[in-house]
Amino acid sequence: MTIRIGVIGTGMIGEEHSRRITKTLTDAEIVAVSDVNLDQAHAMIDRLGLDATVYETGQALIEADNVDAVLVTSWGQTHEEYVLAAIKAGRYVFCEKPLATTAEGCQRIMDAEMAAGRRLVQVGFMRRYDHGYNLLKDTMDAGNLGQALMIHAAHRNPTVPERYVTPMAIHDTLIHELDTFRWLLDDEYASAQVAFSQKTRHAHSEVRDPQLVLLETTRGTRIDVEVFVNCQYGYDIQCTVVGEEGIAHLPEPQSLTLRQAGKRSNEILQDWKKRFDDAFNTELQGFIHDAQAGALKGPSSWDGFAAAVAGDACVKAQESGQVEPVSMPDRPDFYR
Ligand SMILES: NC(=O)c1ccc[n+]([C@@H]2O[C@H](COP(=O)([O-])OP(=O)(O)OC[C@H]3O[C@@H](n4cnc5c(N)ncnc54)[C@H](O)[C@@H]3O)[C@@H](O)[C@H]2O)c1
Ligand SMILES: O[C@H]1[C@H](O)[C@@H](O)[C@H](O)[C@@H](O)[C@H]1O
Repeated sequence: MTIRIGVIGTGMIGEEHSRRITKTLTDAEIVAVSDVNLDQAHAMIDRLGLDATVYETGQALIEADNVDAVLVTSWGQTHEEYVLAAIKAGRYVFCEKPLATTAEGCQRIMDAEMAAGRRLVQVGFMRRYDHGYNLLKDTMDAGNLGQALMIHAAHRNPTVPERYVTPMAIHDTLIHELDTFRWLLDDEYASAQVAFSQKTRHAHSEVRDPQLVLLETTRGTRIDVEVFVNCQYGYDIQCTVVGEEGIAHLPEPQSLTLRQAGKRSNEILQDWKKRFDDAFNTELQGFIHDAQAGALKGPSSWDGFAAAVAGDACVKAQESGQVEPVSMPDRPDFYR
């Protein structure tokens, strides 16, 4: 059975995912789209040549009879209401990160999903499907590095839009690392601290940038992440795991080495699209096949919640300048 998908939010990633579902992946089609900016929804349909209905509201799209699954790719603060509505309507839902911008919001989603009695939600934590991160995970799981003592990481974007404000450095950007490191380490966070450097002149007035996030896990692994969202030069994701028996670096994206005019150079990517293209394909194809089979297996609402609990502590730490505890409740049996 082809999974009929409705897309809420036809901006950058809404269009990227719609394109990959239409042109690259199998077993799904886009039948419905919606965006607060209706012109944008129509423009996307035209660009991709889709045979899909444009709905004036996300709610109407979710309730449409011919929609089996919903893709939520609108702005982060709007995700919760759409995911809750999709659960209520019994639709599978793939929600881009963050699941909700606070742990409280994620808790409401888990409560609704548990009440529905089956897993309906997958969160777009695509780094779990990235080849390089899987190489890191495999070597750590095989015990090749011994105990993981520290992780040094950096998350750099060339620029961010005007609507990007300081807490988004956590729930829009760092949220990737918050999920990735608990997955890599199979551990949860115990505390978080944030320190700001001198502000870059390239950041607009509502965002303090760059910043350093220091996390500690329950087993005592220390993690530092530089979040720098106006670095200008490119989209650059770095990760080094320091273990008792060795050190492993996340591979750089493959690129041509050019020797020319007295210089040796490699291109640096400018955004997330190419950097994680393969990972996006694998995660979404998995979602489609799992929805067909009636059993979702990808990152769950619990994973969205766990990242948000740590995210809340980081946002608090941005304001307080103190070390903030992260306290994770027990995982409900439903999510084991
Ligand atoms: N996994 C990743 O690496 C990745 C990459 C990019 C974006 N994202 C996530 O995807 C989401 C969208 O990001 P984007 O970069 O495409 O942003 P964008 O601004 O390009 O697109 C968002 C779209 O949502 C629409 N929108 C806003 N509020 C809405 C509402 N209430 N109802 C319906 N539509 C609404 C906007 O009009 C816009 O067209 C964000 O949550 C972002 O964090 C994830
Ligand atoms: O929505 C985007 C996306 O998730 C990117 O992967 C991240 O680097 C950006 O900081 C974020 O704004």
